[in-house]
Amino acid sequence: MDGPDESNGEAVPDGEGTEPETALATARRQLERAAANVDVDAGVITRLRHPTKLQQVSVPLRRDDGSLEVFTGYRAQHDDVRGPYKGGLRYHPEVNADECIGLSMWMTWKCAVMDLPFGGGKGGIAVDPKDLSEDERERLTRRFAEELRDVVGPTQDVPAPDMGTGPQEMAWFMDAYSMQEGETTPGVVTGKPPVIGGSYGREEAPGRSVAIVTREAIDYYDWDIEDTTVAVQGFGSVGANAARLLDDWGADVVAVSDVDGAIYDPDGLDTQDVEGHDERPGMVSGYDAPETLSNADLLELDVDVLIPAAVGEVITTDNVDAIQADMIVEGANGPTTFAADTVLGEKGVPVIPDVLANAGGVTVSYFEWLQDINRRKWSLERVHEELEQEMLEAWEAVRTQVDEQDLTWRDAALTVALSRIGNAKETRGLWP
Ligand SMILES: NC(=O)C1=CN([C@@H]2O[C@H](COP(=O)(O)OP(=O)(O)OC[C@H]3O[C@@H](n4cnc5c(N)ncnc54)[C@H](OP(=O)(O)O)[C@@H]3O)[C@@H](O)[C@H]2O)C=CC1
Ligand SMILES: O=C(O)CCC(=O)C(=O)O
Repeated sequence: MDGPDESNGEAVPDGEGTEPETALATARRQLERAAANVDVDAGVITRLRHPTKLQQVSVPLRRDDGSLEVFTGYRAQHDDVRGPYKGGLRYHPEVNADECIGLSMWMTWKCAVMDLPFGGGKGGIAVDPKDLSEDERERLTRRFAEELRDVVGPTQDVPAPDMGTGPQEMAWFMDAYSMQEGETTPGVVTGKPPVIGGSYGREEAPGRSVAIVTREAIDYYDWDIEDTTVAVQGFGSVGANAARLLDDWGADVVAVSDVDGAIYDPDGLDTQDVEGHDERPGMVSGYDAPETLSNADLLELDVDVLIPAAVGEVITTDNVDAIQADMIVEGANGPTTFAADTVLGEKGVPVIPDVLANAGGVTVSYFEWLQDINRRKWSLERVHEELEQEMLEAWEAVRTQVDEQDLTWRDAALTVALSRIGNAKETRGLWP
């Protein structure tokens, strides 16, 4: 069904202090703040507060014990003026319509910051994948693909992995969609295993871009990476890859975490030795490290760079005053609420936003989509080179706005995105 009024409408209040710190509320307030810096028609900004479409589906699952359970799935399609909707599918108990809409708005900005020919989408199922067997995950994913068949497609909406999903889910999704279409359609999703049209380097790409952007920011502020301490919350696709690359490049990664807690070594952890979420979920907190901490304590460590790379809304008004990091690089989507972001801005703590920092994922997804529709395969070296190039170009576009307009990194990134989106709408003549 199409979206309920409370999601497509104005249910999110704008009043200071009374607003829930949800992904949608945060995305809308970020949009309004950034809109003041760009010469874009006010009607376009009003339109961008809402998704084009919200699909909600029931996903029945026959459990291994024979019982039937029905889960709720969503796909929010925010804006496609620059190209097909693009964005991940998340399996997490807290997935809901508003979260998907907020995340899909960030995908629109992310694709525009990277100048990719895509718009923004996001979806998922409200389920804890750890409660499912592999067979159950396969049946759930195949059924989800069947339910979404009319709204996805290589030129319409191209899903990808997000939290709780990975290459295997994308493989099942692609297979189920292809069976319905009667032809193998690798371009319907990205983040697949390379053997069926996935791109080399996609899995580590968001973590790689987090590391590249952190390296550029360290350079921008005239720090030395060899003297930089880093704490990373979440050790999955994004967190583990970012931590290991920064470790390789000389930084001291002193703390990493999984859902159960953090490990800490003030002299720097050997991040290659710590098993990540994909290798063995839940193993980080079981690692033999000098000290253990809670996830809350990790966020408040006195480090140079804090990289929240797990769930959203972890830096809030409740803990922002206790944050000691000199810089925050957002590996997760939406880890900082609007109110906390404002406090950090007032304190002069740079926050390198998600829509730039973790954009390596969707950028290599774009490379994968190009490889699929052209039936070509790129080498890992080529993927790394082109990703580095794309990240440096996006960094430069955002940095220019920071320096020329004296903006925060987030406002600068959104300014770049909104001018490109506004321009595209004006040029196409698609007025709201
Ligand atoms: N995958 C992708 O392509 C991209 C993902 N992102 C964003 O990055 C973030 C992480 O995604 P991804 O790395 O894919 O996810 P994964 O599922 O691969 O890993 C998530 C990690 O976070 C930990 N975690 C889960 N819940 C919590 C919690 N409440 N507190 C602390 N740690 C927790 C998990 O621990 P455990 O192992 O114990 O479960 C795991 O280490 C999300 O915000 C996602 O939207 C952004 C761009 C691209
Ligand atoms: O690779 C993609 O298409 C999207 C990845 C994603 O969901 C994200 O960047 O948040």
